[in-house]
Amino acid sequence: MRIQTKICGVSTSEAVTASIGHGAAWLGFMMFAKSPRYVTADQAASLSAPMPGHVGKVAVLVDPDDELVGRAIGAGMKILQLHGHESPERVVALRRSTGAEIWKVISVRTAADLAGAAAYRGAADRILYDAKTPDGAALPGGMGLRFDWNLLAGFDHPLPWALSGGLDATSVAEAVAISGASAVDVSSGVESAPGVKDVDKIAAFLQATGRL
Ligand SMILES: O=C(O)c1ccccc1NCC(=O)[C@H](O)[C@H](O)COP(=O)(O)O
Repeated sequence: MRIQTKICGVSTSEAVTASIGHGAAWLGFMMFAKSPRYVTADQAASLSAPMPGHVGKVAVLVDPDDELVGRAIGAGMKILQLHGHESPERVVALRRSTGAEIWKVISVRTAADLAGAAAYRGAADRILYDAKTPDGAALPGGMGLRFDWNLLAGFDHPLPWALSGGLDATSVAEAVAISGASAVDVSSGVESAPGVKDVDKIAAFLQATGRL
């Protein structure tokens, strides 16, 4: 079974085209203004317009207010990836009000962090495990940091899930083998500089997941 792959933080049509051409399952559009990958709702709409229906359009949001959620949905996003401190109740409300699929990010540094996932059973559609960034970091994700993939081995997952955090074309096979992931997400690992996607790295990453 091919590992499903999300290329996150795409902001150019070249990155969109390369990701789709090499088999990405989802593309993430970063709608958090402090991110080097930030795109406006209008940019997300025009970048994602040519995407075929089988490739999921994901808005990446951090504690969004209803107005921003509305702009993401208006831009055609079908999945909301919530990367902040959104409670299970907020997730339920957003799922109900938008009809979108919801991915809740669980930031992981230690085994204790995984316990937070269970609260989203019945609320979210998928958990995205990502590396917890350092206290005081500018961003809650997209920093190329890893966590210990062994933490996920044998874990009783409450929902479908994906692995994220510090992956690249050379590490993803080991990450999948250790964690048991069937879906992965990458951002920095397919960039030449923060926010600058590299089409050759996108191709290499998707070829690597395609071999698994
Ligand atoms: O990528 C960002 O700039 C970002 C900013 C704020 C919240 C989330 C962000 N990224 C979310 C993602 O899904 C990334 O792909 C994920 O954190 C993994 O990033 P990386 O370790 O760089 O591959």
